[in-house]
Amino acid sequence: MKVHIAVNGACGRMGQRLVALAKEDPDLVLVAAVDAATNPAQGKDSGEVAGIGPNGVPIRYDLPLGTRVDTLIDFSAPSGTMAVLPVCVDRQIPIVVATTGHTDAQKAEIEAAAHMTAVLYAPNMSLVVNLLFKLVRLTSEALKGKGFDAEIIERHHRFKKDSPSGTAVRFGEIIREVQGGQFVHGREGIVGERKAEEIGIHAVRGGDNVGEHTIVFTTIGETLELVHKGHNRDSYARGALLAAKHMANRPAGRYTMNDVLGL
Ligand SMILES: NC(=O)C1=CN([C@@H]2O[C@H](COP(=O)(O)OP(=O)(O)OC[C@H]3O[C@@H](n4cnc5c(N)ncnc54)[C@H](OP(=O)(O)O)[C@@H]3O)[C@@H](O)[C@H]2O)C=CC1
Ligand SMILES: O=C(O)C1=N[C@H](C(=O)O)C[C@H](O)C1
Repeated sequence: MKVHIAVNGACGRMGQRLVALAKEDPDLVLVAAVDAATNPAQGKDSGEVAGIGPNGVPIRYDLPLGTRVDTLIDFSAPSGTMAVLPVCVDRQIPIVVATTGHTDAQKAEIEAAAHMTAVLYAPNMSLVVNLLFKLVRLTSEALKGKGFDAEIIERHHRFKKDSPSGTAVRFGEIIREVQGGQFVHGREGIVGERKAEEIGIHAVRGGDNVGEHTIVFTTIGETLELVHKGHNRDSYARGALLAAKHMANRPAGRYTMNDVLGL
């Protein structure tokens, strides 16, 4: 049986790729394409918006009542997640939250929703980025207490609204979970010598970069860099569609991309 998906943020860069790739997948059917009420594409065909020709699913600002939705995928904005989350809870719809940039309070609400419906919340849907999360944990463990400084550099397109990226924050959290320490976001002025416990996070913005993350472990005499470079957005979109299939019909709970990807 096909998995019925809804996309929140359907007019965005990611939403358009989800609409396009879902159409190519024989196991999926797009049943709702949601975007901000203020988006100028409201009412237009979501396939037309995505540049794949009409698919008969109009852009709307809410989830249609009476339509079966097996999983909702959210690539929108923090306000978009918070608008759709209670609807998914009320209707017991599993939700894949791929949006980044939530406040701590919003993150807590998303986590709490997992007591009431199935929630997968991940800053990066790419298979190899999720593998890299594991490699960074392994490296942090191996180098703990051996005098290495950890710094994270992320690069993204000029249109990205949140900073640093959710993925960079997750890399930092992994290092901090293993080694302890505190985040330092960029440096300016006479900041003094670097403290051993600092975990530097640096955001570069420009052009059309779809996402690069470099995790630097450096000491006196040598440096190790772990690097991921996205070439286009489809690795994120394909991961999210896999997640949607994995989440359909799941009971309430907190799910991860490791569950989806078998990592
Ligand atoms: N987890 C992952 O693997 C990835 C996560 N992301 C994250 O996904 C999010 C979207 O990225 P991207 O597609 O590049 O961004 P875009 O800005 O291109 O798209 C976001 C879309 O969401 C819409 N939107 C804004 N507010 C709402 C709302 N309240 N309800 C519904 N829709 C809303 C926007 O409409 P409007 O333009 O009218 O405001 C826009 O169409 C970002 O947080 C990004 O960091 C991105 C790539 C990978
Ligand atoms: O906004 C983006 O483009 C991306 N956002 C995500 C993040 O903030 O980590 C994931 C990916 O890097 C692309």
